[in-house]
Amino acid sequence: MSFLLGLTGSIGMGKSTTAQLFADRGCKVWDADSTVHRAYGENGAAVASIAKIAPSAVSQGFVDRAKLRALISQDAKLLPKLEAIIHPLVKKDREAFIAGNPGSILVFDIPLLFELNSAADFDAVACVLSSPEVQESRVLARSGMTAEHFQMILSKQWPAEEKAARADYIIDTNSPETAARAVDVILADIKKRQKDA
Ligand SMILES: CC(C)(COP(=O)(O)OP(=O)(O)OC[C@H]1O[C@@H](n2cnc3c(N)ncnc32)[C@H](O)[C@@H]1O)[C@@H](O)C(=O)NCCC(=O)NCCS
Ligand SMILES: Nc1ncnc2c1ncn2[C@@H]1O[C@H](COP(=O)(O)OP(=O)(O)OP(=O)(O)O)[C@@H](O)[C@H]1O
Repeated sequence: MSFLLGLTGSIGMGKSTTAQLFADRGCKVWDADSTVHRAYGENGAAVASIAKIAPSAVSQGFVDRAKLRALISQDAKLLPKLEAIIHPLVKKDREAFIAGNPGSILVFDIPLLFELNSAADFDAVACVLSSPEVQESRVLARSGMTAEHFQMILSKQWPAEEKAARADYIIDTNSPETAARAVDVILADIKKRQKDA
C-alpha cells in the first residue's frame, strides 16, 4: 500500500520547492499545478472547454495563461467557471497516478487541498509555512505577477495559519535548511508509522 502525503500551503510559500526535497529523497511526486499546465497545453484536456468560456485566452490550440490571468482580474465570475472545468480533470489525473504507483510514499502538491475538502483523501497532510513578508517578496519577484493578482489569489485561499492548524506536519520554508530538516523528520515519522502498522 502506498502512503499518501498531501502537501499544501499558501501561494508562494514553497510547495514546489519542498516537493522537490521529497523527490530527492525517493518519494514520487504528483503536482496539481503541473496537471493544469498540461491540460492548458497543445491539445490539452481543458483547451476546448476553455475556448468556450474565455475564447480570447486560447490560440493555436493552447491556453495563454497570462491572458487568462488578465481576464480573471477583469471578470470575477470567470475563476469559478474555470475551476469547474479544471478541478474534475485534476482529480482524475491524481487517481490515475495513485493507481500507477503502488507501494511507495507518494507526495501530492496541491495548493487548494483544504479549500476543496480533500484532506480525508490522504494518510497525512503537510503544510509549508513562511512568514507573510517572505511570501510576498517571493511571489512579487515572479515575472508577470502583480500586487493585485497576488491579493486576489490570497483572497481565494484559506489563511496560511488556518491551513497549518489543520495539517499533521508543518514545514518551515523560511530557509532551505529549515525545510530540509522538516522533510527529513516527516519521512522518518512516516517510515515509523509504516513499520508500526
Ligand atoms: C489563474 C491562472 C490562470 C494563473 O496561472 P499562473 O501560471 O499565473 O499561476 P499557477 O497556475 O502556476 O498558480 C500559482 C498559484 O496560484 C494559486 N492558485 C491558482 N489557482 C487558484 C485558484 N483557483 N484559487 C486559489 N488559488 C489559486 C495556487 O497557489 C497556485 O499554486 C491559473 O492558476 C489557473 O488557471 N487557475 C485555475 C485552476 C486552478 O484552480 N488551479 C489550482 C490548482 S488545481
Ligand atoms: N525553504 C525555502 N528556502 C528558501 N527559498 C524558498 C524555500 N522554499 C521556496 N523558496 C522560494 O520561494 C519561491 C516560491 O516557492 P515555490 O514555487 O516552491 O512555492 P509554491 O508554494 O509552489 O508556489 P505556488 O503556490 O505559486 O505554486 C521560489 O522562488 C523558491 O525558490
